[in-house]
Amino acid sequence: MWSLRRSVGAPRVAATRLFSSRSPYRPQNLGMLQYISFYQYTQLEAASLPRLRNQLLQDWQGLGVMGRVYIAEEGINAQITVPLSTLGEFQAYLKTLTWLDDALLNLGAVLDHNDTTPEGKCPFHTLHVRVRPHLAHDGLDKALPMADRGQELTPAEWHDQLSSPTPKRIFDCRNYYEHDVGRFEGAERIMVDTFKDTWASLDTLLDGAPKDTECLIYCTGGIRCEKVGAYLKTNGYTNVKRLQGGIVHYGKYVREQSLPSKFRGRNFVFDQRLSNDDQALTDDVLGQCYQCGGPTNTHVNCSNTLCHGLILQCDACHAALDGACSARCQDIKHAMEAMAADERKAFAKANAHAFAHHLVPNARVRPGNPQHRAFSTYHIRDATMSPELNDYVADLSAVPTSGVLPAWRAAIANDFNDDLMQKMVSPGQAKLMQFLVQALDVTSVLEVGCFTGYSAVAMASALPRGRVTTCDIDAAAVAWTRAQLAAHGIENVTVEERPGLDLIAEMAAAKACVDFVFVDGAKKDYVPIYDTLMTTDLVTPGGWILFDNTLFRGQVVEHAYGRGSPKEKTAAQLAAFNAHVAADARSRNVVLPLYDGLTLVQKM
Ligand SMILES: C[S@@+](CC[C@H](N)C(=O)[O-])C[C@H]1O[C@@H](n2cnc3c(N)ncnc32)[C@H](O)[C@@H]1O
Repeated sequence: MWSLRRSVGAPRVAATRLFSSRSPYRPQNLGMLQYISFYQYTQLEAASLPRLRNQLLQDWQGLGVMGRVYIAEEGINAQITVPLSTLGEFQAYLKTLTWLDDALLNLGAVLDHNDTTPEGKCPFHTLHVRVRPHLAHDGLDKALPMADRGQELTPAEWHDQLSSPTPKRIFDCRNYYEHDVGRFEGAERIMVDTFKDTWASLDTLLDGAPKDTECLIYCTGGIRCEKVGAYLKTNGYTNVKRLQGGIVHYGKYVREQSLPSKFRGRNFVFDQRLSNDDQALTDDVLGQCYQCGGPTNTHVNCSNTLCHGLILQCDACHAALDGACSARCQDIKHAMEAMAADERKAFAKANAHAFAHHLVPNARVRPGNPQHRAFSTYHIRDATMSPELNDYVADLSAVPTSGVLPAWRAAIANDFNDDLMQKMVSPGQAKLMQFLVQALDVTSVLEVGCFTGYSAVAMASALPRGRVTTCDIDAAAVAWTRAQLAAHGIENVTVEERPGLDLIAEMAAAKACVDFVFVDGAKKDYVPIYDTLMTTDLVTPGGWILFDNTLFRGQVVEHAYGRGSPKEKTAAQLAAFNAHVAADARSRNVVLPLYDGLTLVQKM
């Protein structure tokens, strides 16, 4: 619950004092400005957010505040500038917001509103207060319990902790483009496009680590690592420590104390200053130019306005490409500049789709460039699709089937926990597979990796005259599936308890024949399974094989170019598998960026 209570004597803010409320809010000549950032996780009432938004907008405009403020049911996050002339009033105003008690005000640089130089200019021109579903969009199905977020360390404690010789893991909870230009020594990057990708990445990095591993976590201002702290604590890690106020706070501390910074390079900030010199904690240039690989810490947005992708670019490449991220974007930029306004508008409309995947600040994946940053711009994991969107995809895909699948899924949901449910293909992917087996006129399916039979039953229910043979090495899953098949009266699915490779060899030896194989078992077996299917007659020429998880959360790209973490064994295996199939003349294949990546192979 929040309340916008003003105590007696608190400032009454005249909304028109520093600007005219009739004109658009774009104040001029505010003099010297204090850069401030703060956030707080707190419980705000959803229904009251629009009123709170209007109130803050009006009152803060009255004080000459500019910047970006997000409010959500989970709290507030603000990056703003406040004129020094009204700073006292602004701070008094914050004290009247009873729900903001714990907020830590990060006072940043003092800026001159009249300064127009790239180094000194004000990052904001107006004030936006926006109601958002989340402060930091975590993409998780359930809200994280925020009561225990790990131990908060002051910058001084953090500095000491980093100096101590005790073994520790340091996690940079920011995106790759932030990590590229500055980081604490020894910090591990959580390789993500967006915050939502953090969880899978963390799970991989901590796979097998003892639960009492000392985990030191940090981000720019502290907001993201509060959620990461809550996630780690929820997952049983007992020794979680996070940097209070983030790099911003730490930078201020080491400057004030004249200490050597343990954060090297620049702190990337999400405003017009990007990672310019204001944010440098040390002189280290850690970034590499996206084009030539030379050292640079300069982030730029591609000058092709349709692209706008974020890259690191050195001055020479910036001049050579006119600030574009590629020769193609440079051509488009020039072509658009030569167009009349109407023509340019029509061109932009017609071509915007070609850049629709430039959803986030990014550097393009460029396989020819050894310095490329590899990452996934597509949110291909089911986990990143909301349950509603997943249901929508399934509901809006119409394939005639026996209709048993929802009851089958309900039975699984009844007997297995949410984590285990994640092992199954999603309802949307099940629909795709049903569509495929019908469209490809399949009569006989082999599946490797049955688990609870969801994908097997999905295909079988779409093939009334077809048959599905599936297998698993997990005796309990096989027993459960067999019992359910009997209970549901499903007769066209057979479950074998044995490794997929053994079953394939046996079926081939018995001169059996299938026209569709779905492979969803252990990823280390993908290459031998593929090779066995190519060398035996179990699948005849023209037959189909569908491999699941072949993009593995996008991690395969890093491994394809030798830059992946050795801890990501599965991604490395899948990258090797993808390369193996692509180079093999015995089949043709297409890699589909759907769900966790699907590779459809046709035997030649
Ligand atoms: C991702 S789950 C399969 C999910 C299932 N296809 C679905 O969508 O409902 C992977 C399954 O493969 C099984 N598995 C692992 N190695 C295997 C192997 N060598 N042969 C057969 N199954 C295997 C695991 O026991 C696990 O149950």
